[in-house]
Amino acid sequence: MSIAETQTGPPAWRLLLTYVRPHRRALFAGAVLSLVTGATGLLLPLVARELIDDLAHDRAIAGALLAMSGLVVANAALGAVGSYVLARTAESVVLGARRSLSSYLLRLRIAAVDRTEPGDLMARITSDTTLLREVTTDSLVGFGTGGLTLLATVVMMGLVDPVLLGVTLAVILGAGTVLGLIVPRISRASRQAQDAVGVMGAALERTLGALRTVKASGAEPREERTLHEAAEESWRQSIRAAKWSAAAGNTAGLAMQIAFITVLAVGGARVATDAIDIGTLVAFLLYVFYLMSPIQEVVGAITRYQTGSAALARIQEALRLPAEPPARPAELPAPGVRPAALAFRDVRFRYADDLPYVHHGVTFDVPAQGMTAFVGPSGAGKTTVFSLIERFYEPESGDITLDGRSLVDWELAELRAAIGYVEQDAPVLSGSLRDNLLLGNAEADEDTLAGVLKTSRLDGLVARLPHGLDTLVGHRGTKLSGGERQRVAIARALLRRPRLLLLDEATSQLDAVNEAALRDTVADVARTTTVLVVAHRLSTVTTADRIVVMDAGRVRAVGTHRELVTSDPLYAELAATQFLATGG
Ligand SMILES: Nc1ncnc2c1ncn2[C@@H]1O[C@H](COP(=O)(O)OP(=O)(O)OP(=O)(O)O)[C@@H](O)[C@H]1O
Repeated sequence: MSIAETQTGPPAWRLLLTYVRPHRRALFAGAVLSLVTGATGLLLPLVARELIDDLAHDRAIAGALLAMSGLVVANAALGAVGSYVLARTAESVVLGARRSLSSYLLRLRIAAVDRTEPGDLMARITSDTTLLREVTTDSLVGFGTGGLTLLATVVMMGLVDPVLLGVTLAVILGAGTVLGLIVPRISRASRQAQDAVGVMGAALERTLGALRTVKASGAEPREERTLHEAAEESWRQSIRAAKWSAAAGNTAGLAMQIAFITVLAVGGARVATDAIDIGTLVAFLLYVFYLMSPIQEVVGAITRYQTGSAALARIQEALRLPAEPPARPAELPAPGVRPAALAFRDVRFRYADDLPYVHHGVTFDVPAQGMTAFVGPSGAGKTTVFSLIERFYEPESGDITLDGRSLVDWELAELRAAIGYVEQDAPVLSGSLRDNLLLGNAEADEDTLAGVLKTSRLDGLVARLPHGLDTLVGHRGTKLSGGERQRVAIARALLRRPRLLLLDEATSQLDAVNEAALRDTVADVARTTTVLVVAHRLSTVTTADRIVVMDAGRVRAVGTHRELVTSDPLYAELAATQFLATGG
């Protein structure tokens, strides 16, 4: 299932209001300022009429000139303040959307992340939220203030001459009908343009995430093509949206020109028949002129709203992905706290309804303390055991207990605080070595840190590095060797003082010295905590207190290395081939 296929939600304008509600006061202030700016503009024609009247009757025009100058200055000053307040509010709306979206994405269930492209999610946080800026000020406020100014101008026109108003409205109605046909096309094209930006984000993430492999495979031209195709699709759709937006803007402009000419013709005839005087016609024409700006504003608001609502829909789709409930961070276990006991009872699990079962009734017990190794052929479901313990996924049936308490009865944060997890590919995040080590326990003091660096054999590396712990490790830790990354991941997990340590052993080799050191470290840790290892080395299984042999989603034997070598043919074969092959 792609993210775009999730069910539809409330209409865009309702969503927009939820983002705007926290800033309603500032938005209201900005709207009032815009209105007052509009009102100062509206008074100008009336003063102009006075001025013409004064001239016609040989009266002094200084007063009218002064009033006009005052209105022009007030118009400019209020307009500037109003624009600033609105732009600031729009930025605050974007900030709010980015904060809520990024918080939500951090809580996404792993199963939901499996189904989405991180690059697309990134585009939703960066590019789509940016589009909210326009929709807030230009669209919402533009629609409100433009609409009100439009209404006020129409009322004033009605007061000046209802006949000419009728002529103007007839022209505007015709333009409105044309606009009604154009607007949905802008909406569709905008949505497709933003989707293409998402596709491009996903393609970029895929390429940059494996740039070494792409280069080594000579796949640059193909990756380039994919990126260019996505960029071109976004361009094509944006051009389509721009074409329809331009058509909408020009329709409004054209309508105003037609109105101007028609009013001039009809008004001229009315002046000729003495139905109105020349001052009234000039005032009315000035109003037609003033109508231009709010009409452009409303049409612009409607067209931009189409782009904004497309972005809002994409943001909302991300916010509908399944997520874990919000939780406060839990305390890490106190030093010396007792190790955890774990049990799987007839656990059945598959990654999705349309995928085969990975666990077909897995049952085993792990008592508190000591080391338990999981072995089995590739794809047997060993790593999945760890994913279920961390509750990255929920089993379909059966029960998993920690300290006799079902995992579902644990607060998620409390459960994870009890566990240290070292993934097979030992991810290291960009930033400093210290940032990476303290990721799971930001409060660890320098002594504890030094102790863990020693046990994980990182002290030598830190001493060698020019900036020690503050050395930057590069994107995904590319400045570290594979073995160093593994040791960083182990040190990070140990700093959490876990009651249960999950160690997915890397299949790649460490050098003999470091491997022996790490084995001693893990054996040491197993004396005070419960350690589960997905084992790929003979040296690991021979030191384990018990070994769980898994095959095709089932536990087929449990015992020590000595027992299993004689009692379980699969284990004997693995011990003789796979483990030895990986350097045990
Ligand atoms: N996120 C996922 N979505 C769908 N299927 C998955 C996912 N992760 C693993 N699988 C599938 O589940 C099965 C078990 O995977 P698992 O990683 O638990 O095996 P493993 O025993 O740890 O293998 P290895 O020793 O090769 O690491 C595999 O067939 C794998 O393709």
